[in-house]
Amino acid sequence: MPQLKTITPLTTMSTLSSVTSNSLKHALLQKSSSMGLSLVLKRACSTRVLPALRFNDFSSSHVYTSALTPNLNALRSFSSSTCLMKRAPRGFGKFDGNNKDDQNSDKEKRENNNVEKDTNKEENAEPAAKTEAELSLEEKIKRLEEKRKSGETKKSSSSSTSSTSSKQSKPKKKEDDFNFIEIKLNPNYMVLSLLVLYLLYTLVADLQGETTEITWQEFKTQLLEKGLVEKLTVINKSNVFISLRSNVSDVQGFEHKGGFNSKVSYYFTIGSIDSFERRLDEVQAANGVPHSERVPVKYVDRGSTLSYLSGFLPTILMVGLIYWSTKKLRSGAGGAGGAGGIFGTGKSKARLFNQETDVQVKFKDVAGMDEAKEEIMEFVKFLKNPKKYEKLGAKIPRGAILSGPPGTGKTLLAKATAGEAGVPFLSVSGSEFVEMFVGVGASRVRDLFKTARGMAPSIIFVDEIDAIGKSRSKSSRSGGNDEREATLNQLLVEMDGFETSDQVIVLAGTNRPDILDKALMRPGRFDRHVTIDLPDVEGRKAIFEVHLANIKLSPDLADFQLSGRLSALTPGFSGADIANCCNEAALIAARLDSDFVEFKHFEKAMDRVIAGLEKKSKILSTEELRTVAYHEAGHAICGWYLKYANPLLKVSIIPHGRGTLGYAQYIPPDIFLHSEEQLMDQMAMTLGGRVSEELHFESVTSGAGDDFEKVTNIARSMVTELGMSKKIGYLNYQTQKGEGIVKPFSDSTGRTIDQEVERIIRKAHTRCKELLSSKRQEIALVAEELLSKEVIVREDLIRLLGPRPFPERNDAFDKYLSDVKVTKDDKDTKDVKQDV
Ligand SMILES: Nc1ncnc2c1ncn2[C@@H]1O[C@H](COP(=O)(O)OP(=O)(O)OP(=O)(O)O)[C@@H](O)[C@H]1O
Repeated sequence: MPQLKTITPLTTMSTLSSVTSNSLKHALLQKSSSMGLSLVLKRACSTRVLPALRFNDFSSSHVYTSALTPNLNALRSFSSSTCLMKRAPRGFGKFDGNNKDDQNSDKEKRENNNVEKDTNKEENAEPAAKTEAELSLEEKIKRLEEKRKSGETKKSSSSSTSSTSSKQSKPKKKEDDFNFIEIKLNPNYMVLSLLVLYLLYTLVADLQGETTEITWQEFKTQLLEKGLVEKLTVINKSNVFISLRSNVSDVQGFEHKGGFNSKVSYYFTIGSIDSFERRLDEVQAANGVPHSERVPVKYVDRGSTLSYLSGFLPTILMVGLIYWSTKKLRSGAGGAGGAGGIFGTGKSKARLFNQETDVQVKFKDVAGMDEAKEEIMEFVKFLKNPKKYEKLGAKIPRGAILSGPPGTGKTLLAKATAGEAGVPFLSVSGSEFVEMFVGVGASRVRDLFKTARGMAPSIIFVDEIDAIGKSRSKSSRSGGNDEREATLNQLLVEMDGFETSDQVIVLAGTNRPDILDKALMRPGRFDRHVTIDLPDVEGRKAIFEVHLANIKLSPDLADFQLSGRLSALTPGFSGADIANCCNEAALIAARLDSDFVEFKHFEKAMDRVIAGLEKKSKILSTEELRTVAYHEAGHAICGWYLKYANPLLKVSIIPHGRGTLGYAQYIPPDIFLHSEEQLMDQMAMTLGGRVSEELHFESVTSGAGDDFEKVTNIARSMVTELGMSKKIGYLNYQTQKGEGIVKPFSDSTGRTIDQEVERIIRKAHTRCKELLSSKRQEIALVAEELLSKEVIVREDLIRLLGPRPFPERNDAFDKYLSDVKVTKDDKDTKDVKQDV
């Protein structure tokens, strides 16, 4: 809609800012309605900042103002009305004065009315020059402006208000201010305006053409029988338009109400063509009109121009859209170095972290992983002092892949690298390169590197790089993905392409380094491969220390070795789990209106991180609770009395989220080599739950499904990978990861593998059954304790069963948990001396 462009804020017109927006809105809305511009003005008024108005771009309005010519007076009255309100001495929308000046308002109105009168006088004074309609818009506006000026001159001479005199003292500035009418001739707008006007015209003509309906009787008696009809046009088989003879104006006697008018076209409606033709023939025959002279009838099918055009509208829109998107795509994704693309898809979605504001992370915030930090430190040194390396001819590695399980701090390490080096950090996820449009991924890679080079020295961090960096050969086997490959190729090119002097370092994080393309990993691209494992107990302690620093701890925990104790209690936790655990503890403390975070809050938080939210609504029946208790007691007893099994840390039979009816936490030893005996013990312990059920109940339950999966996996690995089956021997029948289900062995070998797996599991089962049969009493003790307390910890087992008959293999466990105060819940606090 071209009108929308006619009012735009003009910041240079500071004078208008003195007008309160409400009064302005009011004035605009009132007056604009008379101009048919309410939409425009509402829009202008709705903008919060409305420092000024200007009617510009009359190129587009040039055409339609001619249609609005009768409204010029309204335009003028709009202007003068706003003047009345705000004492605007000149021009449309230009206001001056102060609306606080209410006392003077009547006076002002009078003055302005005088101005109006003067204006009208002057208008009348020069009729000879040109009529109002003949004036061009510019001339009208100019004239109006002159009138306003003369009005102001009069007003200022008669008025002694200071504001007026101050205006007079700065005539030059005001002259400059009058710049809010601009006339630009934009051919596009002109064509568009013409088109719109034409459409409007045809619509109006269609709808409002001056036609009058008459009856058949009137037609017959007053026109047809008098021979006044030249021809008839039947439109759309329903309306008959009458064309009268040219000399018809001389004929008197047409008595249609409203009288005869040669400018009006008359028509009547018919029921059907057949009856119309018949009756027409009958009348003419009755009047003796020979066949050759009878009134000709023409048949026309006509829809309105608008409905005719609307049929084409979807096609036009479609073609337009295709044309536009093709143009955009060509200028964007496909273009060299192109960014943008359709809807800006070719632009990299990387988030920029500014070193001064956002990247506040330093190496000290990254706990543990000292080796990884050391590897990465070299990049920082290079970015800080590149000359030192270049001088000796050394080329700095282009990038490093940080691999490891989720939440181990890969992103954090990359951020800390940027924080230490004090350079911009561009972070993007591998999946953000992937889009439904072809070529967009590659375009985004180009854009990312272009941006990074623009702000070099800088660091790019691509998280989850496996989304684009997956090995090409492997993916092509499963159908391939050209778009992803194109993105990867572009990444390879960009990494190869930039010079060491570019000082752009690429770090990438992944959980699956094994599936990455070899080309990515070769020297010259990601030269360094930094593996970040789950933290060990000391690593966890260090991470806890980082996160505990922000938490308001209870003073009782001062010499509690809190971080060490928590680290011993959280085997298998990643850095993210630890951060989450500390945060959860603080949240729990806040929920319980505690002033400090205490150890019991951490215990609850650990439960929550491990097993999910406690489900108070999930109530098990007594029988189910007994089954769960004896199941868990079976595991616990095995863990206690089997030398290589993991001793129990905590077991709970409170249902938690994630579908668990209870959970048990065991302490894994810090060992890196597993003997056959250890694996057999672990399997026996895993089967302990089911065996206990077998021994204590008539029927077994579905609760051991997860245990069987673990046992099967261990046994299968022993047979197919670890050479622990004499029948299979020293062969590796492991199914390749990421290859789908491909069995690298014959059917008969497969049968032998199955037999061996079964044999090993049976052996573990027998071992477990023998043990638990001899420990029925202990199982009952533990199970009943569990039933009464719902949660038991290691110290309870020591109390019930005595110390474990084997030395602990987990040093940290001895170090942090051997002599400490244990709290299990709010009421139950006791000192437990562990004697290992
Ligand atoms: N070593 C650590 N020291 C301190 N905090 C850590 C450490 N490792 C992880 N964290 C915490 O865990 C959060 C998540 O870590 P981060 O996002 O770096 O993990 P990630 O390895 O990149 O995970 P993903 O592979 O899922 O992307 C960090 O914001 C931080 O609070």
